[in-house]
Amino acid sequence: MVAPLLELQDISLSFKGVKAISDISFAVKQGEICALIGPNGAGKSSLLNIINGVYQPDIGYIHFNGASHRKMRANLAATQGIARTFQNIALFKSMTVLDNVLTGRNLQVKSGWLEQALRIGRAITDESVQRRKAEEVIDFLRINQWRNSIVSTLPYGLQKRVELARALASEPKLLLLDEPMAGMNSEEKAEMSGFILDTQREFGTTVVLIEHDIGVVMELSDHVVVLDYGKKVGDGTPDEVRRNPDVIAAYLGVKH
Ligand SMILES: Nc1ncnc2c1ncn2[C@@H]1O[C@H](COP(=O)(O)OP(=O)(O)OP(=O)(O)O)[C@@H](O)[C@H]1O
Repeated sequence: MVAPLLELQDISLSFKGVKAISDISFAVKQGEICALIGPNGAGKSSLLNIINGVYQPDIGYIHFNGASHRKMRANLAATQGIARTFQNIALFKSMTVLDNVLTGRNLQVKSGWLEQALRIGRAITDESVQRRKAEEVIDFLRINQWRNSIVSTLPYGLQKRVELARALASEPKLLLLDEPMAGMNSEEKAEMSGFILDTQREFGTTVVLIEHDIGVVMELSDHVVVLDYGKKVGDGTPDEVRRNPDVIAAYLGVKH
């Protein structure tokens, strides 16, 4: 039995008295790919924001990697190994691919600002270690040929891959992906799915992702959690969820 890496317990969240998430509990096992699905406004992004400490739930607990948190904080989530990509790509668009990926290594930097400014002490080894790690991720996601390109000049699908690279550069235990395949054609979606699976296999990374394309979700995920109006209406393997009448009623019949 694989222990959960992440467990949400009785999580509720409201915005100005309006409930966005109601009493949600589920567990994500170490090393699995878990998809959060549900209609627009179901609470999926809010839940990711709770996991990585951008939003604090009104009630409930977040258990992560053996520690329990009444509220997660964004900096704590990052130092504990939770990385995130966004629905609207959040890269430094005027910087190169390599420099963007290097920002994913910031938390691993050991030297202080003075050492870095003067390029002395730990700063010298630090820089080469961070650069090597960034280059490894760039190789892994096969974006080598664009490593010196300015991000804004790249097509959308590639920018999505660079954002994944930056998240992976932090060597996360848990990777949160908010619609990693949004706006992609089927070929690009298959490629991105392949990279997510490779990440799971190669590094054992646990993944929680939001995706609207049910075909992709069913192929890619080990576990699917279904939300509707802030409530959990399904939780199981892709096959279990596919057969769940509540899920069919809430989601699978709804066209996005
Ligand atoms: N910062 C906020 N302030 C006020 N209301 C918010 C905020 N963030 C989310 N909401 C509301 O909470 C509910 C859930 O939104 P959320 O973005 O989490 O849904 P979602 O399932 O991710 O939707 P989508 O698939 O469209 O991205 C919605 O009613 C939304 O309007």
